[in-house]
Amino acid sequence: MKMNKDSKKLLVVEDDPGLQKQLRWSFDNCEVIVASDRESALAQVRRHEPAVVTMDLGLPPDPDGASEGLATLQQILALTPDIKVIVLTGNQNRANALKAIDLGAYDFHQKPFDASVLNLIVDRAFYLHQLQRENRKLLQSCSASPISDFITGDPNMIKICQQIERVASSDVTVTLLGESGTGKEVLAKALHQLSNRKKKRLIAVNCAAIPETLLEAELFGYEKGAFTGAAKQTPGKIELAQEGTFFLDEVGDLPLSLQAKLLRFLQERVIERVGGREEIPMDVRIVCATHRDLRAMIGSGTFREDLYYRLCEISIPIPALRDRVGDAILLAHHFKNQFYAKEKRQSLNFSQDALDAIDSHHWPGNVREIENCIKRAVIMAEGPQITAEDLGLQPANVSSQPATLREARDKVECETLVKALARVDGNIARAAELLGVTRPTLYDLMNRHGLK
Ligand SMILES: Nc1ncnc2c1ncn2[C@@H]1O[C@H](COP(=O)(O)OP(=O)(O)OP(=O)(O)O)[C@@H](O)[C@H]1O
Repeated sequence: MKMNKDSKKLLVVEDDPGLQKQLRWSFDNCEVIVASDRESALAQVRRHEPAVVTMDLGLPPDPDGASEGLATLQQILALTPDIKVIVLTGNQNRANALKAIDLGAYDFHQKPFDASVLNLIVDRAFYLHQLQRENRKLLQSCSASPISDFITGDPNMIKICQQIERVASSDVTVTLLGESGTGKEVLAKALHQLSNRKKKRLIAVNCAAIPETLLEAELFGYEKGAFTGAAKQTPGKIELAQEGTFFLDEVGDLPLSLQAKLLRFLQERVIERVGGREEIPMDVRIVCATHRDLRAMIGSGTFREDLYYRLCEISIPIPALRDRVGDAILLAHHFKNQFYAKEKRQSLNFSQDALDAIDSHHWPGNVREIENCIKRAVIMAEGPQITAEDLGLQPANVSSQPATLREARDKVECETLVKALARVDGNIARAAELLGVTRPTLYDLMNRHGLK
């Protein structure tokens, strides 16, 4: 990764004019900006947004201590959490150097400084900063989800989000099928938000959370005196969703007795309150969700087939998190950023073993599990890094860090050669033909991959 001098801005925070000059001369491959106290350092950070800072901890008014330096460090990091600060300390000052690292400094170097070593450290810091920036760009472009608060980069899931976008504006009944914690509720809300009904209400009822005896009154409402305790006329949840969207969550848990009543409502678009005679015409859009296998339930006689077809005018299967490529890490970054902003922590990143562990974990609880796991880790992590241990996850056996593109290509190339050679029983001319290369090229390739 080559960067030109102009793109490498280094801020030198140093109060001694002699050292300032010396440091300026030491870095001839970057643009050096200087500051001699906290105030000017912060002003320069705001103005130039340098990627790397070298900083003397002994700044005025505390040139012999480290209090001013550490305070400056904290403010710089609060302003730009990604900045790489290298702390310069006196020989006796190891404790303060470690304190600085604990606060989020990138590295430290002892005075009197060694220009060539310091240059190496600074270069590495620029490199890391650049990598992190590119990584973030990549993450942003990966998250191509058309539904703004639904994070995904998985091509299959993106297609599903696009389907949801498309059906949102129509009035068809949509049923979202998927494991618990896959985001069905988020998607149901998106269906409402993206529809023409968004100015009206979205009312949700979770069939699994309400006892069977109360569910009918909850859904359809009741008249005064309909049953003991029915003190006044009360509209049901469906009625409250008039002109809006009604979300029936865990519809697979709806008891058979109510399935008939729901079917009637879906067919005739009227409701009758419990104990009432009046038919109330309804204009609502219905969205359902369930983690149950409704077809299997039809087979076992616990779900009505006619209701199934009414509900699943369009059914959308939502894949489990483990089936979405790359999403676990994308979501981990998303939740980490969300929670760490709330916790007001300085700077917090995942260690390599944490990323490997996230990638290889099975996530049986899907997005909800990852959300809780990251929330806990942000609170538990002691330093500027979240480790696999903070996540409470098993470290991965093998690093799942992506191979370079070259490694990936090499692997596929080698496998293709082996397969082609096997298919033609080692006949070079025919293998070359099959692979669409000349014989000399094939020999070269075989040599490169050590194939005989
Ligand atoms: N792709 C996503 N991006 C960001 N947050 C998500 C995503 N998917 C789910 N979440 C969050 O994960 C949690 C669980 O999602 P949600 O409640 O929508 O799942 P569900 O499928 O309805 O689960 P259940 O069937 O158990 O009710 C919520 O806090 C939700 O905000």
